[in-house]
Amino acid sequence: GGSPRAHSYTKYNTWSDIQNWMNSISSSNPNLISKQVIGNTYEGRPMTVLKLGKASSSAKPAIFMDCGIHAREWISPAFCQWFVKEALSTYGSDSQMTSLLNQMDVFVLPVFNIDGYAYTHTNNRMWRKTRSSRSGSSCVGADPNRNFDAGWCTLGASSNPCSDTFCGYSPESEIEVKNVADFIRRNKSVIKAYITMHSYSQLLLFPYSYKYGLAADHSELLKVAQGASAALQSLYGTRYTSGPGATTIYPAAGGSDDWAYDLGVKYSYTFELRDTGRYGFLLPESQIKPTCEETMLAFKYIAAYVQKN
Ligand SMILES: O=C(O)[C@H](Cc1ccccc1)CC(O)(O)C[N+](=O)[O-]
Ligand SMILES: [Zn+2]
Repeated sequence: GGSPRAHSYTKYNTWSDIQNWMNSISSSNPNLISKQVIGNTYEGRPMTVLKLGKASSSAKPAIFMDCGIHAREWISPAFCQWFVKEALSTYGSDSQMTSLLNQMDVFVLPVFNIDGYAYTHTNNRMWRKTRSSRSGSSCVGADPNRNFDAGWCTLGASSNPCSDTFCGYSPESEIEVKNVADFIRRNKSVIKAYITMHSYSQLLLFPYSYKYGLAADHSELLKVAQGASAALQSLYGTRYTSGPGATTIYPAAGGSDDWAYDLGVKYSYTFELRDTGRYGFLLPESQIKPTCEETMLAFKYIAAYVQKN
């Protein structure tokens, strides 16, 4: 772990290695990358956002991407690490990445649910939630993707603290969710797109999940999602389905994408990365590289569209 050169982008890294990598890569190129801690997790780990983009004295329009909101979805943080490496290594040579980082900033939160991610490495590979606990409850954690203030706990979520889709005791009761929501609210005037990486199912979802009604921007969001899915499929033939969350996977309230969209971030997407169930959350490390390469094409498609609109 540690120095960007020694860091493996084709293995599932521990939180400790990711933290060391973030510290070294964010000081490797001060013109293109910086880091900021947006708050601590329940167990006190620093939630670290990497800001990529040509340093500018004035605020630039931005994209916000988070990975690892669900602890067991290991391919997600792997993609955020891959993205940062690709952005820094192709800036100056890849014309689209160069244009993107010159004109926009990309905020990357490589691990949203750090406590849960660490717990999947030490105790329970299939853990999903945060690791918060409250006196009087025998069960730990809430589902951070049910804890956002978007139709909170109305459907597709549970008010049972022992459920894997426990919505929490109130919207943003999970400190990790509050830290991210506060950051996005602070920067909402510049954030044009919100992208959150999950696995698995090979889906490109957009609002709404908390209701069956179509979003005001449904046709545009669908058009961009279909273009991004086609770009992704062009590399290895991996097939994605695009659509609103409620009808494409299942109805579920409290999701981060619905919350960002209702805040005014129009281009709000949830990726469900590989695969479709053969390995599920346990995607082999041999698939990290192809998954990240194809997903880069989808991200760049969306980013290019956002840049132009
Ligand atoms: O249940 C979830 O939070 C996501 C689906 C989703 C995505 C966006 C908003 C609400 C729900 C599915 C997943 O990534 O957790 C994968 N899974 O449950 O297997
Ligand atoms: Zn998930």
